Amino acid sequence: MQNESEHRRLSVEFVEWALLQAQAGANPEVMLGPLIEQGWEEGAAADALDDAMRDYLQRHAQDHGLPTSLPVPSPVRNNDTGEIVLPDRNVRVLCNMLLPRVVVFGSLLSDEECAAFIELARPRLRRSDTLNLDTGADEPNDGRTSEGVYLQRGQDALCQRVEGRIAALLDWPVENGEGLQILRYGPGAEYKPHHDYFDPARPGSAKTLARGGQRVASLVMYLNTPERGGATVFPDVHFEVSAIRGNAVFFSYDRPHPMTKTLHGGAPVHAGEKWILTKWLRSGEHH
Ligand SMILES: O=C(O)CCC(=O)C(=O)O
Ligand SMILES: [Fe+2]
Repeated sequence: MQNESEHRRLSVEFVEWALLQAQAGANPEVMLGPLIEQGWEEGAAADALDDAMRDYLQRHAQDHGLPTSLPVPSPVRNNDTGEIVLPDRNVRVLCNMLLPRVVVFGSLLSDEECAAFIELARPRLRRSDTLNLDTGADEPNDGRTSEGVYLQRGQDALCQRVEGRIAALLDWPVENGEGLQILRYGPGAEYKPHHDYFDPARPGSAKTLARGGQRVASLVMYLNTPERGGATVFPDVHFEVSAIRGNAVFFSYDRPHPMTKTLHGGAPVHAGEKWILTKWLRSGEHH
């Protein structure tokens, strides 16, 4: 016999209340508790809550002329495994947040892989550019004082291995990934808060959007542990992730809009240097 609760619907008031809880960073148990008390089966309640919140946000977006939601990689569910077993590595889940959608991974890269990426980049570093969304040109930006190098997707065995691992971790096709980027921040360098998606309303976005669609997620992997500073910060929610060698922060944005609360930056390095490897994921095949 089917569980009767699978056919029940959540009231609009309950969904609005649940959204407020999610925005305040509440643990999903806070939302599920009252439903379970009313006799809902836990899995059915979690699914109903997910669906209702997604519907509510989609309707809210349409009513307010916001961009519609795109599918995004979704590496873990709430309160799921603390260790994801991939074909070539076990990766830890250290932290998992719904809004903004952020997951912190432990031990995604080995120390040897981190060192190899740094050695690959060191002789080829150039002052980082940023895409100017008004003109479509890549140019230096005062808010981004790092140096970096872009790698081609699949350019060598190391890139292929790590790209395959990321695709397995995120369940997102390798072809939808941009080439990896390595960045080095020296003492005092930073990347001021920004969004990684391309604002579709700006003229400079069209060219890059035509090559793989919108960016829908970012994975920032730490190649070393700075002596002090260099955290990845999410100012909308006063949250920061420490840069620790081998760990990574994932965040997704299902529409190119600040409502995703994915404003983020690389805070200034106070002592030592900071090296990261970034993978941006597109909605379509990137070429
Ligand atoms: O340096 C960081 O922690 C963030 C880097 C970043 O935002 C990016 O590469 O887009
Ligand atoms: Fe970024």
